[in-house]
Amino acid sequence: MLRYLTAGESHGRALIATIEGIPAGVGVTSEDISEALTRRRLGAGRGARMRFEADELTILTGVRHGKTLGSPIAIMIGNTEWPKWDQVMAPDPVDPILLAELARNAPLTRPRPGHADLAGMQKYDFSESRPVLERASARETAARVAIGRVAQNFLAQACGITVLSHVVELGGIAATGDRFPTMADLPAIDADPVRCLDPDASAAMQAEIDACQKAGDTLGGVVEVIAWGCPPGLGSHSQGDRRLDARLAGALMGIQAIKGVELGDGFELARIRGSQAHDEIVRGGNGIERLSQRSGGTEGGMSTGELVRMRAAMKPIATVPRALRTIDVRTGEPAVADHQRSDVCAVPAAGVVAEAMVALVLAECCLEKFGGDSLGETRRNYRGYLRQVAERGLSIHD
Ligand SMILES: Cc1cc2nc3c(=O)[nH]c(=O)nc-3n(C[C@H](O)[C@H](O)[C@H](O)COP(=O)(O)O)c2cc1C
Ligand SMILES: C=C(O[C@@H]1CC(C(=O)O)=C[C@@H](OP(=O)(O)O)[C@H]1O)C(=O)O
Repeated sequence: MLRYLTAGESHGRALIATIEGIPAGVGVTSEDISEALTRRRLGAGRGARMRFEADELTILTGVRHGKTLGSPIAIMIGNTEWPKWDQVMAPDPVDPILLAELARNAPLTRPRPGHADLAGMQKYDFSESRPVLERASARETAARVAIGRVAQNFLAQACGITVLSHVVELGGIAATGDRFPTMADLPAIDADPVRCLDPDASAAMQAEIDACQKAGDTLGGVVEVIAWGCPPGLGSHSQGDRRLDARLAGALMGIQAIKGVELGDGFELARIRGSQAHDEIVRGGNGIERLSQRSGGTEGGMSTGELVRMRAAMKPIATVPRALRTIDVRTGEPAVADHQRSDVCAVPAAGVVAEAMVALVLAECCLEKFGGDSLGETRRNYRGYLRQVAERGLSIHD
């Protein structure tokens, strides 16, 4: 069983992620995880904080000499800005006079529409939003990206599964393209300021981010995640919460600001006839083939052996510089929402987070299907399963 948790506040000393259930012998280094963390920080539209703050990575447990031990892995991502926040975020009581002064100078009592501020203050009985926004902040996604990279290494090494993402829409500008990107495209995607493969759309998206920044506004968009190399049979039709599509959608919706998810052609399938909607099955020279890729690589809650493809829609950043109407909770009077600084757009970063979440779900499903306490055992079981499928004449084409 794979399980994981993150802990930590946006301006706290560090984020912590733990993951348990990754077999022994998976190659993982600090360099791998740092690379993933760097990718999450990049992208046009990110705010000032991405420039002056750094992630300080420490693998605390569960990895020795570049290989997992099969024991729980704990990863710490220290925040280089912590010294500036050690009073505001101190775990132990601090001088009450200082605290009162802080609250007077920077009261966060004007909850931002679209963020967790108001609902969190209501739910947890706080008179300002600091204690809510600290955990609601998507800084937490750094911790998920760190363990997501461990999951990605496991998937690649155990079953040859690779996961990538790209931006397909931003600020209403859609990318065009007639093929699904492969891992060979990833360097070009990562080199693009908005992680988009279509150069014309990318230029228009960047211009829209600039225009939006000048206008004091924010943007959202859509990322697509693709997993290559999934064998048929991950997930199960037998219970709703075991369905691969349900688990992928839940994991993506669990990312801050994601408001919609579709598998394959998703909502478009609801608009067309059945004769046009499904991926017909034929026998090719190399095994079973599909004549189209509309389902997103799942049928009946199980992977089909085709590429697994999904999209996640991110709403615009909630901290709008040209601040939105709200109330001041101290007085109940109309006010404009709290704003200090923020990203204009974090869609490229959300793609990297989405890759991590998809990798965590697929790793969980692979471990359910193939088990194994060591990488070698998982691989043996995986290959045995592929042999079984082949013996029935049901292999998927290469
Ligand atoms: C990578 C990333 C960066 C984000 N940066 C900001 C930001 O700078 N300012 C902001 O208000 N929201 C930002 N958000 C979005 C908030 O975290 C999110 O709107 C908030 O948690 C409420 O969203 P929800 O309604 O989906 O929970 C970011 C989200 C992600 C995924
Ligand atoms: C720090 C990160 O993202 C933060 C996510 C975030 C939010 O509200 O989600 C708000 C911003 O922080 P602040 O309000 O302090 O400027 C982002 O910078 C990060 O991704 O590492």
